[in-house]
Amino acid sequence: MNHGSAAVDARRTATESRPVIEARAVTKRYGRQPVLHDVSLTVRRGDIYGFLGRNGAGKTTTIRILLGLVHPTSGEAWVLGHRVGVAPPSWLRRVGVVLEQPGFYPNLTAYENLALHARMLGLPTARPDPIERALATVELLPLARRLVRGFSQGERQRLALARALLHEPEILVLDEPTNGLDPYAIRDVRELLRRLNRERGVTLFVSSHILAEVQRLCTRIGIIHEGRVVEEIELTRLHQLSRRYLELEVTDAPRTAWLLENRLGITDYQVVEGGVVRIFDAPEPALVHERPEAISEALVHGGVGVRRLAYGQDSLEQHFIRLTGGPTGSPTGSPTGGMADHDGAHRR
Ligand SMILES: Nc1ncnc2c1ncn2[C@@H]1O[C@H](COP(=O)(O)OP(=O)(O)OP(=O)(O)O)[C@@H](O)[C@H]1O
Repeated sequence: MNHGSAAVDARRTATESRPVIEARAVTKRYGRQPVLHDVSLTVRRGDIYGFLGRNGAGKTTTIRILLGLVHPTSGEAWVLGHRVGVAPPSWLRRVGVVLEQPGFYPNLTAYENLALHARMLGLPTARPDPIERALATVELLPLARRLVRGFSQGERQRLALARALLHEPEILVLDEPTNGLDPYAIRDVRELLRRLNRERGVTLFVSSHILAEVQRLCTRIGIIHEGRVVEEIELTRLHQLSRRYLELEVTDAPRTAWLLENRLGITDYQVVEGGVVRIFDAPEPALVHERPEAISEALVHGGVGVRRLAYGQDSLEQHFIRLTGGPTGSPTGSPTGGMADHDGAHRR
């Protein structure tokens, strides 16, 4: 047995499970105006982290603090194990950034724009050419010699990504990367980001106000509302939240839980407030999805009154709206961004 390599593996695992981006109780005020309150978030290596919030929620401010572009009023930001604003910013070389509305020199070609940036970064002129490689990654190589002036918004966005990828960063931070793009361009950007994560192991931090977009792309989601992170959640957990369930309003929730587990072998359920129990699945799924009366009978038999029985599905949109306080404005973004509110016998 090779103890040395086991130790290295253990060390590597410990390093990899450490957050690569972290905000600890970050607060920001502009003058007297509070913008961020006690924001804490954690991004791990390999995550595609969606930072979701309505317009003005504080996404850009948080991103600027994480990148050291703005100082927090209090709290700490950490990137790749370095305290932002305290450690020398050498870690920035390991981070690629696409901020909103990226600027380019319109009268230079795509290649020339990236060449300027490469020179600023002090990238060595090497073979294979890193500029061509970055352009190829975003499928812009055929437009390399075209003036940026004539680029569509989608092409500009991909060029911004190419620029962020020039130095092959470990982390990409993107502020609303699909803003203003049509559904096809949005899909292209999404697939590109997914590929970067899967094939090159790039950790992604992506802000968005479009719920469906975040749900399609991200593995972990932080929801910010009025300057507070109201939830951080894994996508798998969100899927659970949007599952179809059988909802029962009962006279005795604790006894219902006992009967479900001990008489029916059902463990995939949730007790909600007010004597409401949601059953997601059972060892015999038909029991939940086709024969709910059998459950009701078993409960009545066990001494529990069943006041109401209905199917429901807590869509992600409902969940988000609940957390961020109502459907005013555009919480889910474009028409393509809204999620279906399914049959929803149960609505709050
Ligand atoms: N430099 C500044 N001075 C004063 N207030 C600011 C400044 N920058 C941002 N704000 C305020 O902070 C709040 C959060 O802005 P921020 O840009 O972080 O939100 P956002 O979630 O990125 O919004 P959007 O999705 O519209 O870009 C807003 O109310 C904004 O007006």
